[in-house]
Amino acid sequence: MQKLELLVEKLGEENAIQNLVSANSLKQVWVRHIADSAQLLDHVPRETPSLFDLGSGAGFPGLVIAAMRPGLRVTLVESRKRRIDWLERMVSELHLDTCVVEGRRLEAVEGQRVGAITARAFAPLEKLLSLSARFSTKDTTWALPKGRSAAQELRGVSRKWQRLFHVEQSITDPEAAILVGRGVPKGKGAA
Ligand SMILES: C[S@@+](CC[C@H](N)C(=O)[O-])C[C@H]1O[C@@H](n2cnc3c(N)ncnc32)[C@H](O)[C@@H]1O
Repeated sequence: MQKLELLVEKLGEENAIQNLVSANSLKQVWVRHIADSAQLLDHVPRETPSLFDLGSGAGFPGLVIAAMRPGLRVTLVESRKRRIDWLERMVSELHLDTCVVEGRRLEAVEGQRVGAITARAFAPLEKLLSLSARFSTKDTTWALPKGRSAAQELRGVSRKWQRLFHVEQSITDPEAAILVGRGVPKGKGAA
């Protein structure tokens, strides 16, 4: 909780310098950003060794996940310089010892097997899956908050991907949902 409180305090300060989150959402920061991120952990098995958060931006959900599950190796993938600097500062100030920042485009990140993948407001589902399939194996868990468009986006991808996912209700927004999945279609990714 101390780490999350510090994150909230620092986010308020940094948002006056760079536009990390909307000013409106900052008024309800605990629900809109902290709890919204934390709820993803309900879908990530305890024994998961590593997690990639794609397009971490202000650090959601990645920083919250790293603060709440010490021991999980969390990689925050972010391409924008000022956001990379912010994320690196937070990793250091919150003492997130098993969290690292990959400060580059996801397309340039070296292929590797990842236990779980999260991404909030990163890319449309089809693009997200095609960019990140190479990090997944049959054991990879996906937890993708997708707002109101979740079910519709899932219907828009090929059946081989649809089969891996189901829709979970968000606990922070009655109109939002999370796409939760496991695995990777045969012939794709590292598996
Ligand atoms: C809309 S923001 C969402 C940030 C955060 N996940 C959140 O929900 O608050 C999307 C972020 O993804 C980053 N991004 C977009 N495309 C990327 C790519 N190909 N590789 C790495 N980061 C990317 C952007 O720089 C931006 O910070």
